Amino acid sequence: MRDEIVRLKKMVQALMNRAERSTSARGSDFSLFQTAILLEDQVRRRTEDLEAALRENEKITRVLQNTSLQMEMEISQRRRVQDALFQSEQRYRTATEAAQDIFITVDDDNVIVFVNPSVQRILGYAPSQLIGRDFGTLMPPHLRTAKRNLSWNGVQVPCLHQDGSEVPLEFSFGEFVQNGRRYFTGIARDITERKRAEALREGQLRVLEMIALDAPLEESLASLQQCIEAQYEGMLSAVILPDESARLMLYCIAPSLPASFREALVGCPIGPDAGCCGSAMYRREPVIVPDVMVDPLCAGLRGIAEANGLRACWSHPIISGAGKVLGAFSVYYRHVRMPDKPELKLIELAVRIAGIAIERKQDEDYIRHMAHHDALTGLPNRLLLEDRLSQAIARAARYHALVAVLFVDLDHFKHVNDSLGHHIGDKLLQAIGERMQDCLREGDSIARLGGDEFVICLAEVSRNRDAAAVAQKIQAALAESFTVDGNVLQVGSSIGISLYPLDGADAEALLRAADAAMYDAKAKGRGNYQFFTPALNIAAQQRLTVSNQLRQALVRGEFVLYYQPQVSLRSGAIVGVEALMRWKRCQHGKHDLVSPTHFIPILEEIGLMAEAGKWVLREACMQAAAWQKMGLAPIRLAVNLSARQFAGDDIVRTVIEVLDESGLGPEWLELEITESLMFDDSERIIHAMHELKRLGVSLSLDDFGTGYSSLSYLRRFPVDRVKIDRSFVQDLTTNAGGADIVRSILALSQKLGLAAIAEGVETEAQLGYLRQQGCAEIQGYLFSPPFPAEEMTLLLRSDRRIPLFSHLPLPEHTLMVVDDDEQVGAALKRLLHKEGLHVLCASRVEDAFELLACNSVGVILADLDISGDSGIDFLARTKRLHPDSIRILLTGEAEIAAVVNAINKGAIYKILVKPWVDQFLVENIREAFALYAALKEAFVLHPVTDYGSL
Ligand SMILES: Nc1nc2c(ncn2[C@@H]2O[C@H](COP(=O)(O)O[C@H]3[C@@H](O)[C@H](n4cnc5c(=O)[nH]c(N)nc54)O[C@@H]3COP(=O)(O)O)[C@@H](O)[C@H]2O)c(=O)[nH]1
Repeated sequence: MRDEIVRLKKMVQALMNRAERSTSARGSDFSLFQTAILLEDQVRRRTEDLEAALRENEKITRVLQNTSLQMEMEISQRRRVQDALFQSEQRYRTATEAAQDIFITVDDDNVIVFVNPSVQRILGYAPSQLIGRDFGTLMPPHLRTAKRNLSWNGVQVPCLHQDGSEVPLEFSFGEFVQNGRRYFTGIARDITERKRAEALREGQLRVLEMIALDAPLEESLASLQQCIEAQYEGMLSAVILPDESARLMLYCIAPSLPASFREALVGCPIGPDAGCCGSAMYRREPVIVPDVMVDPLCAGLRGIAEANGLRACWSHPIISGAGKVLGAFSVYYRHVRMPDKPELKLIELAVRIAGIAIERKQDEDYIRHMAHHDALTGLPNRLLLEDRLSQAIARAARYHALVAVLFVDLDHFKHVNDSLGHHIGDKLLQAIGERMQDCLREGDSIARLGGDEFVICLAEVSRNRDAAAVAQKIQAALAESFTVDGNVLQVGSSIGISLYPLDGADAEALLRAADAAMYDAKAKGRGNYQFFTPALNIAAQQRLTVSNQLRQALVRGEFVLYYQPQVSLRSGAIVGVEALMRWKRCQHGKHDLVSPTHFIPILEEIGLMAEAGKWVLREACMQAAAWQKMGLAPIRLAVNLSARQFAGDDIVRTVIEVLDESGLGPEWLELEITESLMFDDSERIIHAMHELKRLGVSLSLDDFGTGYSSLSYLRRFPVDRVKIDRSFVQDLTTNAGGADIVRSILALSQKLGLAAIAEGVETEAQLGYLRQQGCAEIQGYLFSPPFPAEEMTLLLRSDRRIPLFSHLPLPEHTLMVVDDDEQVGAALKRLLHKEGLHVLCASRVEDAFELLACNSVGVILADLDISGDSGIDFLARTKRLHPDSIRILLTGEAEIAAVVNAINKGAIYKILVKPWVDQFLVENIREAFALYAALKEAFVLHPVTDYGSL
């Protein structure tokens, strides 16, 4: 159009130009001009029209352009949408075709309009078989309804497989409207696995709950098997438990297996080739037999398996956390089969749970057993005994019968533990338990209450004589020696007897009464039995009262310390004190002083000894430091330590604290420990002892010689001093045995470089003898009894000393005459005095020993008859007490055999006859002294040490 206008304009212009040219050439051509004007007008109008048209055209073109642009945009958008739709459809199709779940679309008449191919895998139908059919086709009959609103979200429905089986599906639908119609489209997921896993989890929880609630093992295992079997069609299972020796199958828990098969398994061997289950337990690894009919391993059970239609068997051992084979979990199928992976996993789970159940049961059985039995002997404990006793009482009450309770306590059993160690003691207790059990009848019970205490309950006794007869039988059986690890041991026993209904109406009362009777038996010298009497109740009550009082005593500060001096026989001065505990008991408004022998065992029994011991240590160290501060010469402080202080407490820390607190130098503290301590946990004790020594504290071994002291432990334990027990010191001057021990201890301590102190020295004779034997220190009533701190302070201040022996004549010049005829003594005294000898005379044997202990005597002259005593016996005893002495028998007549015997035993050096010839007698006496001097010299040069067995 624009081009047209331009063309018209050009045409008009050309006309105008021609008109102008013609005008100029010919003057004027009006018509032409007019034509031109017209034309111009025309052209103008036309141009205007054209311009208007052009404008219109442009407008239209613009509109058209816009429209086409819009259309292009719309087209490309639609194309994009179509592409997207196509892709989405493609995706949807691919997704639905590849999906594991069922994709399904149903119209609002419940007609299936679409379903993906998964439906075939899940429900057995091809999609074409379902499209167009009612949705209810998939439902089991009871869930079919005419029409349903399928706004389902996570609804689980047991749908029907084409083969009629049920498949649990979970549906979730969405709704949409198309062409005015409502559709439901959604997913149906096969939740068979989930359901199975849920069932397994629930089953597992149920079994674990049963285990936790102590359900019988068989029930827990059966429930486990039921849960496992539910996971796989056709699976059957069994749990097999071995016997104690793990050689035979003892139980078969398999509710779903035929009884005949179960029974056939019981008693089958466990071994390398013993069928599937037996070899799995033996080899401790799973054994898989896909076909029992061909596997040689199952040859033994093939017949019974075939008879019961079992074909495959896989067995897994059940092994405890500690590695013990607890049983086997076996799976059976009625067809040849190998397990798949999930199945193996399932069996592993079953094995684990079965293991928990069995182990728990065994633990429980063990705990139950332990709760009712003594761990060492396996005998019933107090709890079970009380139960049995109560039953026996109930029976006896019905039939008006008697029940007897025998409380058996072994005499001095502690010595066995102390001397030979706990392992021997333990074995001995076991043997004792067995031996006593052999003495009893069926229906009687024996229990160990702990330590060396046993109780026997005789359920059927008609007279108390029957109980006495059993007590005698027990004592006789125990009196026979026991051999434990090569040690021949003898055991005595004290037995207390109580009877129902005479001594108590219930188990507790009867036990209490028998216990009291046992204490009575002990008090009456041990090794006997005693019946309960009401008076004994009082004693038992007293023991209980004392225990309660002692608990109060610590709190109320009723304990006090006494101190007993320890004296040097070299200087005569006090070189130490031993702190000894006393209990200032307040009873009925009065105070009495109780000896530690009465309350220390009770303190130990009630567990207060460690606390009390700590108090003693602190109090004694404070006192010793106070004495030093008063300006008294520092002396050693000996403090007794009980075994409990070593056992439970950190004794080293306590000692450091106490020394620190009191300011006492460690070199002044000596801790006294008893031999028995050394047998308990000795390595730990030796370590503590070394620690104490490192602190600078010294150690002494108390009551030395009373246990089964041996050289080896004296060497192992870092002690500085041995304390000779007062039982040896007591009859030292007259008892050859005690004297032997004292001499051996002194020689031994000298040899080992240990100091020695004798305790319980009460007489001059004991002191003299100890001095003669080279004992360096003594402690005893002879010098001083224990005193409270104030009196001990006075004694220390007084500087009292024991007289020294230096004033006494030497043994080389001392002779003793023992003759009940005092004239004989006097005559000899006169005769020998002239020879420069110091002559002692005694008319009685006891006086002779006393003199011998207090004096050093070289030669002894004894009459054959001394106040009814035999001179030969006297000299024989003297030989053991004073072996260095030269012993001569003075006799008028002698029975030759006795004299020969005495000479042969070395008791007599010579026999001199009465009446004697002075010169002859003097010569013989001189000879005897010469021999004494020669022997003494020889002994000094070549000491003979025979420690014997201490
Ligand atoms: N663990 C602790 N044991 C302690 C403590 N205090 C004392 N004991 C021990 O108790 C036992 C009896 O002690 P006790 O009645 O004090 O007897 C001591 C002395 O009094 C007594 N003794 C001393 N001299 C003589 C004597 O000449 N004759 C005689 N018949 N007895 C005498 O000996 C006991 C000293 O014993 P020991 O300690 O063995 O040296 C006794 O075993 C004490 O050890 C304590 O605090 N803790």
